[in-house]
Amino acid sequence: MSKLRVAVLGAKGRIGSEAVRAVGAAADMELVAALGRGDRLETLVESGAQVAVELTTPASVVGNLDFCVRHGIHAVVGTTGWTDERLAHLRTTLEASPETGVLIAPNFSIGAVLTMTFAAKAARWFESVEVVELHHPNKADAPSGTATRTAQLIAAARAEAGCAPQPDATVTALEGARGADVDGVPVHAVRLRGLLAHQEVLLGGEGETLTLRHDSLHHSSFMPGILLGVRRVVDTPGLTFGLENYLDLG
Ligand SMILES: NC(=O)C1=CN([C@@H]2O[C@H](COP(=O)(O)OP(=O)(O)OC[C@H]3O[C@@H](n4cnc5c(N)ncnc54)[C@H](OP(=O)(O)O)[C@@H]3O)[C@@H](O)[C@H]2O)C=CC1
Ligand SMILES: O=C(O)C1=N[C@H](C(=O)O)C[C@H](O)C1
Repeated sequence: MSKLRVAVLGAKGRIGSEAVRAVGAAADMELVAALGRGDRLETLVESGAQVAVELTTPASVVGNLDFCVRHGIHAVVGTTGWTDERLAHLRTTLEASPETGVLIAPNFSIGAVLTMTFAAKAARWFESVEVVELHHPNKADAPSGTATRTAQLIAAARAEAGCAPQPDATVTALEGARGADVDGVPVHAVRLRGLLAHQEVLLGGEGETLTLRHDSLHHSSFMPGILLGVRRVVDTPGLTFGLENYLDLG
């Protein structure tokens, strides 16, 4: 069987360099290009890449994906910064290339995906829910893509179940003290040397709390999800948002 021809964008970055190693070590894949900032995107076409793994920055990702989709190159995207407007633009771009698949995964680690799923399941049963994400201090964006997605899933589950707004008697607060409001769910971002990527979902009800915590201790935690994404995206046209859609979680 022929190997999947894979390129990595953001190949010198923290996660991109790990992805270069993981793709290079996968028996069913061939690393055909490893691009950094300033490298020509045409290399993707010249190298015959079938899938581009996009791990750059929110400022670069949209342009990179436009190029990939226009050239029929499937994409597995970990880069953060996705707004409704950006997703609408991507969907429009994909309409002109209906065979092409794009997976955007706010988090490639299986544990983080499960945490999001469990949090969404639990959210309707508790009066209060807050999200705390904790990352290394070199991270450019806050809150994390994972925390934003977690809060959105929680909010959607609560809305569907008809939950009342969360209790919160705060009248005066220093700006930021109650975190960022993501669809009514407070999200708090910690940046601390020594950390990599961590998240807690705190749920509170009458006389009880439930804490869901996930820790990524090394960038290797994201690799099985990236490799799974590469294998599945070639047979999954259109936009898929969230690795959970590839995990058959039931
Ligand atoms: N979904 C997931 O599971 C994960 C997602 N991420 C996300 O991935 C992104 C990257 O994170 P991280 O590796 O920590 O960040 P880094 O800053 O370490 O890496 C980003 C790399 O992309 C390069 N780059 C910037 N623009 C381009 C471009 N147009 N073409 C090619 N390369 C480019 C940067 O170059 P230069 O340094 O010169 O700017 C840098 O080497 C972030 O959005 C992060 O949140 C991270 C971990 C897991
Ligand atoms: O920048 C990071 O490191 C990470 N970014 C992603 C995010 O913003 O959710 C995924 C993970 O948390 C690591």
